[in-house]
Amino acid sequence: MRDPAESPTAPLVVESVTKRFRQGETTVEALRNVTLRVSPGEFVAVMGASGSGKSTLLHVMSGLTRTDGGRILVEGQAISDLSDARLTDFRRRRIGLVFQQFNLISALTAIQNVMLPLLAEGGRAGDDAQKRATELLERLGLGHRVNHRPDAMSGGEQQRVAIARALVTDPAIIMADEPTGSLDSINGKALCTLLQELNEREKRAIVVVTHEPAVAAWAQRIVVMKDGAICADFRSSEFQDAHALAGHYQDIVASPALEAVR
Ligand SMILES: Nc1ncnc2c1ncn2[C@@H]1O[C@H](COP(=O)(O)OP(=O)(O)OP(=O)(O)O)[C@@H](O)[C@H]1O
Repeated sequence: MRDPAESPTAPLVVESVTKRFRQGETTVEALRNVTLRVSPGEFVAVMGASGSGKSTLLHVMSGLTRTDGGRILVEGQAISDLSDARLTDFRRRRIGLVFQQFNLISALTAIQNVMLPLLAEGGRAGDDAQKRATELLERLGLGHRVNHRPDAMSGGEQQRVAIARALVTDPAIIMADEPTGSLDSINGKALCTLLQELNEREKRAIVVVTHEPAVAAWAQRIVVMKDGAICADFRSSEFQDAHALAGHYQDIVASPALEAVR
C-alpha cells in the first residue's frame, strides 16, 4: 500500500527530521525528530521563541540546508535524494522562497529580478518570461514599478517584487522566513493580506516562519516550536482574534513541561 506521506499531492512532507550544529565544543540539536505535513492549499505559520529552530526548519524544508536524518518531500520528491545541482534546480522551479531582507539583486530592475528564475530555465526565456513577470507585477499592484531598481522602491514594494519572483515559476509551495520582519505595520499587514489572497484565491500552499502572533493569525494553522521540536499544532479559527491567539501562544512558550506533539 502506498504511504500516504508520499502522496504526490502533498506540497510538503517533513518526516522525522533532525539537524545538529557544532558550536565549539558542544552540539546543538536545532531540529529533533520534526514531522509536519502541509496539505494542498494550506497556509501554515511556524512560530516559536528565538533559537527554537524555526529558521533551521525553513532552511531544511526548502533544501537550503541538508538534514542529518529524516526526509523532506516536496510534491512527493524526496529532496534529500537530489544531488546539489539537481536540488538547486528543483528549488528554483518548485519552491518559492521569500526572505525578511527581500534578497533582491540591487543592480537589476523589478522585472529583471522577477524574470531571473525563468531565465535560468532557458526554455521560457525571452518574451514569455517578460510577459509572465509583467503580469505578476501588475497583479501585485506594481505595474508602475516594473523598471525601478530595488533601492528606488519602498520595503513593502520590494517584498511584493520578492513575492512575484517566488511565484513566477508557479511553485508547489511558498516558504517565507519572517516576511514582514523588515516592514512597518501598515506594509506588514498589506503583505499578510497578499499572502492570504494567494492562499484563498489561488489555493497556494504557504508556510510562513514568524515570531509575531499578529502575522501567524493570518494562517489557517499554527505550529509552535520549542527546543527544536514541534510542541503545539492548532487552528487559528479556534481563537476569536489575534490577541486571543497571542495569549495562547505565550502560554505555550512559557510552559515549562511541554512534550513534543509529534
Ligand atoms: N549555522 C549554525 N551554526 C551553529 N548553530 C546554529 C546555526 N544555525 C542555527 N544554529 C542554532 O540552532 C538553534 C536554532 O536556531 P534557529 O535560527 O533555527 O532558531 P530560530 O527559532 O529561527 O531563531 P530566531 O527567531 O532568533 O531566528 C539555535 O540554538 C542556534 O544557535
